Amino acid sequence: MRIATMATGGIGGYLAVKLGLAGHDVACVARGAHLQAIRAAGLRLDTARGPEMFTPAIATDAPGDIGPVDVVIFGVKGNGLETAAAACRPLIGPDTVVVPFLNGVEAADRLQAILPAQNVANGVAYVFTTITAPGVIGQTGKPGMQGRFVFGERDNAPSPRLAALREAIRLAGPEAPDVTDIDADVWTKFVLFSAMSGVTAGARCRIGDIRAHPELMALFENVMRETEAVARARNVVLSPEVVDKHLAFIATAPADARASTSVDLEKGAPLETPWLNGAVARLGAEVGVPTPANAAISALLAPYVAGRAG
Ligand SMILES: NC(=O)C1=CN([C@@H]2O[C@H](COP(=O)(O)OP(=O)(O)OC[C@H]3O[C@@H](n4cnc5c(N)ncnc54)[C@H](OP(=O)(O)O)[C@@H]3O)[C@@H](O)[C@H]2O)C=CC1
Ligand SMILES: CC(C)(CO)C(=O)C(=O)O
Repeated sequence: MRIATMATGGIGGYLAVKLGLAGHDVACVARGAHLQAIRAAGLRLDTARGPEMFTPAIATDAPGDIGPVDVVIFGVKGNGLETAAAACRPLIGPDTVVVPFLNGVEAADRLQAILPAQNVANGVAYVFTTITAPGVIGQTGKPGMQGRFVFGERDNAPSPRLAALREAIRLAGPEAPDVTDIDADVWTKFVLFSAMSGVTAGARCRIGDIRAHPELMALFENVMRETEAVARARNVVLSPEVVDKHLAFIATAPADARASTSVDLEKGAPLETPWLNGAVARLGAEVGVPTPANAAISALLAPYVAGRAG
């Protein structure tokens, strides 16, 4: 399978190494010092079991060097989506599928405003990876822990091209479950992530702090319930127990866990909040669902969205 990663950070870099080592033809789009390091020494994935090395045949900041591929693994931060999508055009042939793994629920719509609808799928990722040094992706988690990648066509139609990607990912090691309703899957993570992102960044804290402070736990649950209400008002079919399942997960999650938004805030990197708590407030307003907790978090983080340590 011919695959391009647009781009090759936490998500793209992880899947590039896994799929490249499984024998697929993976080309990597990257830029700056990260690109130079990949060209010089390949891409390294650091896991709790040790490093995995993959050297792509093509690593470039010009997707035209790659040309049309079967699959584009689309993983950039929310603020880079439009530029990266436009840059993707040379990767797209008639049957190419672009699979976004951004947090939030708007990536596929935003992609479809730039790329042909027939080329855009939808997806959601469960993994904890980041660029730890130029050319290096670090994965946090227990030894042997694999990422989980959930994706489907936007209309949930059976899809040979996504079945092939699913099989490729499974054989490479990560999980890629069958999907019947991709919107439900994307929103299910969003219910949890709106709270995890908003509260760990907004309160500059970890999951252990949230568990230790009933008022933070109440805020966490409120944020989830608002996001759930917005999803239901938009006709997304969520499990009736979605919030309870997420609360059960939070009850046993590692005390030092936090969302990438909190890490970005600490580093002074741009925040994805406009597409997270900001999106809950915006999408809620469209359907008349009040979202005061999400709106307040979005306002509190607004000074940091463009990138300012806090
Ligand atoms: N990593 C994770 O564990 C998870 C991430 N997600 C979500 O996935 C999305 C991607 O996250 P992640 O992979 O961690 O992000 P990263 O910041 O690690 O990777 C994105 C990479 O894309 C590069 N980039 C952006 N635009 C371009 C461009 N036009 N041309 C070339 N390179 C470009 C960035 O370069 P530069 O640094 O120069 O901007 C960066 O290296 C986010 O929405 C995130 O919330 C979801 C689940 C888990
Ligand atoms: C919570 C986590 C690690 C789950 O994959 C995530 O999506 C993020 O922090 O960006």
